[in-house]
Amino acid sequence: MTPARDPDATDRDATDLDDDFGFAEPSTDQSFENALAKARDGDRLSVDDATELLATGTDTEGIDPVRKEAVLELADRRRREEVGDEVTFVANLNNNVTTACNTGCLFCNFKDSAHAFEADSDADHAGFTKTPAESREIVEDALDMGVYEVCSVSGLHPALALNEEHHEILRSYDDPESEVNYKPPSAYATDPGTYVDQIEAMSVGGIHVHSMTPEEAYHAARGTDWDYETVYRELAAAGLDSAPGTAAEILVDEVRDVICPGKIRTDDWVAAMEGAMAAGLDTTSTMMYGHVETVAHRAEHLGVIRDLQDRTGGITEFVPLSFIHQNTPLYRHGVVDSGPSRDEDELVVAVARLFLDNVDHVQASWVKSGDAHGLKLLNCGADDFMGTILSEEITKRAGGDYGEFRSFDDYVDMIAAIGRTPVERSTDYRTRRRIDPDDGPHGPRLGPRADGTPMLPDSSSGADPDGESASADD
Ligand SMILES: C[S@@+](CC[C@H](N)C(=O)[O-])C[C@H]1O[C@@H](n2cnc3c(N)ncnc32)[C@H](O)[C@@H]1O
Ligand SMILES: Nc1c(NC[C@H](O)[C@H](O)[C@H](O)CO)[nH]c(=O)[nH]c1=O
Ligand SMILES: N[C@@H](Cc1ccc(O)cc1)C(=O)O
Ligand code: SF4
Repeated sequence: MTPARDPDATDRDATDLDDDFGFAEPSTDQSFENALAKARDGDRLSVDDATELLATGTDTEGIDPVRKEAVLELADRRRREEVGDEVTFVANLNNNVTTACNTGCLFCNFKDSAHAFEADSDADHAGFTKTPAESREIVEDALDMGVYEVCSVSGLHPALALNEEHHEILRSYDDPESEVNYKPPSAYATDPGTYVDQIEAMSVGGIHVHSMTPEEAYHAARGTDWDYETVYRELAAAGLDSAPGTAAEILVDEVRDVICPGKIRTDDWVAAMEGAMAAGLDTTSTMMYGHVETVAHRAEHLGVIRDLQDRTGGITEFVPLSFIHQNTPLYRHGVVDSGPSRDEDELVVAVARLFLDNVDHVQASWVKSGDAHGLKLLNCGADDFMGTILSEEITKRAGGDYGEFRSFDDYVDMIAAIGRTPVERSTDYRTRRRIDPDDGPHGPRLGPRADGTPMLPDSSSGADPDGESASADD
């Protein structure tokens, strides 16, 4: 077995590292039992309730296994009442446009210093930048395989601008590099085009384009007075269909100050999400947890998402992102000694299900957790199992080792094995197709060019041609 994380990490409690950052020790006026009773009665939970459930009581050290099971059981029951026994997944691909980024987030090993991408640089790097034409070709190939969605998140390449007008504005600064993180495309070996060019290139053949995180939207507006709605409207006109709610990390500024001081703050992230929804786009929501934060920070983060959803209603799902630590600056510099334990993964999914009473879907991730633990998370409150993705760079570069592709047959076998119903979904969950496990072999049918033929990853896509190999033993 090639574990994606240190098996010894299972005993770690998220509160172990509190003192290092001056974060307050989690404690509330609420009791675990009372919070559990509220969850059982279906009452709306407070942030303090969520803190107690995530900690299995702030009055005791570590995670109490009996209390944990009580939380998971309630969440599993709530999932069944709210969304039934279906487990959804989407036929999608990831297309990261560039790994060039100078933002310097300490949890991220996806990015490469943008200087290495300059035309006159002889620095070695393992990164890439794709032209719009290359992005289109990758999406076209995936469409032919039956794919429905392209999920595209990228580094904040200094030459990326929203459109030509944005290039002009950025060029007009006295010192564009230091004032607005801008260098012209001519400085680089490969020109990524503009954000509008990339979205137009990927918006082909009726595919659903899921792209432009709040951080990318900030980059697409830097140095201008454009608001987020204006930026997202321009992108929607170019073919953008929905926006990923990554860049959320932990939506508490004292945590962002430690792990991503170069990123937008919580208020700005919320403003970007509101801008996307005002422009008519659906969004997803995420939380990347298990690094320096406490359970109280996780609870506060869930509060930010629930408030946002109360105001907008445009969040289709919550995607917990379990921190993958091995190759990251946070781990290499000794700031953390692991990612979250499996107990913590289970509690995050369960408390998300119980607390986020206005978000229908909670995702389990085989990329982050592997197949076996991903299936376990589907019994802790989750009802979605991601997508076929074909290639994965973010988790892989951070040290994750659970592969980059799952076929429809893999999905059907896994979901049927836990007694649930496999369902192919659209990105927005509005279109679904129940799959009969006995009627294989299985392939996508919702994609614009899908005819039910089983998907095989193209070896040139960078995907593991034998997606099972990475997970066969987990
Ligand atoms: C790599 S960024 C790419 C998009 C864009 N640069 C941004 O930050 O929004 C996308 C997301 O990947 C997630 N991510 C990055 N490194 C990770 C890691 N080591 N473990 C888990 N998730 C990670 C973070 O939540 C991050 O917001
Ligand atoms: N959880 C991860 C995802 N999830 C994205 C989904 O596959 C899909 O794009 C979304 O549900 C919208 O339909 N993607 C990754 O690349 N890595 C993950 O860990
Ligand atoms: N989960 C995000 C997309 C995403 C998540 C994690 C990643 O590492 C990359 C992309 C979404 O569905 O909106
Ligand atoms: S998370 Fe995004 S913004 Fe931060 S360093 Fe990685 S690619 Fe850049």
